[in-house]
Amino acid sequence: MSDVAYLKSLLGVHPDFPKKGITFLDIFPILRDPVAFETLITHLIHHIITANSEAGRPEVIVGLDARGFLLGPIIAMRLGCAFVPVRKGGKLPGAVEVVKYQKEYGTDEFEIQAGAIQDGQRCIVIDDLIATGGSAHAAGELIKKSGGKTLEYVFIVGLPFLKGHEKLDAKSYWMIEAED
Ligand SMILES: O=P(O)(O)OC[C@H]1O[C@H](OP(=O)(O)OP(=O)(O)O)[C@H](O)[C@@H]1O
Ligand SMILES: Nc1ncnc2[nH]cnc12
Repeated sequence: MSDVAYLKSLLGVHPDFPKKGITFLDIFPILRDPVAFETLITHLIHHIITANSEAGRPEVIVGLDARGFLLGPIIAMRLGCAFVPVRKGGKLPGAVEVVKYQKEYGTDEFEIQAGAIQDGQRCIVIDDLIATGGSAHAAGELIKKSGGKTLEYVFIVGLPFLKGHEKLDAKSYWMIEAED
């Protein structure tokens, strides 16, 4: 079995969570298996380095609240990048940029600290999963407002049948493709 097939086999599948009609894909079983978690991080690092070699070295890894925080800081440290969190509304101190957005099962608000990204910095957005793309698109808007440039959006899992990637202003990559 390939590494990606193995990681896919570990995903938890929860029909009708958190709402009827949503099939929730749970990444936590991967994190419970240290070899699988290491494999996941190595795969994502290898992808980010090779896919962005011509755009220039990424400088900032932007992780999305909450599950993007489990991946982002590890990847940032290994790549020698800054880690910047995008948090749900009202959680970050100091001046913030704000964007409201729609996601697969509701509406929400994302914030980033003003000054966390410098003008022209090359950013990679990291999250566990892309569904409708509302969250990732909102993060891209915050990066733009901050003066940064998004090189790529990177996810563990994608639900391509929801076409979320079509909303994004840069290329997107997901290592596991979920079926409808
Ligand atoms: O592509 P979308 O339709 O926007 O959905 C994807 C987002 O939804 C989930 O987060 P959620 O907002 O549920 O927050 P959590 O990580 O705090 O559970 C997931 O971790 C993504 O961030
Ligand atoms: N189907 C899904 N599974 C896990 N997280 C999600 N976030 C949005 N949709 C999701």
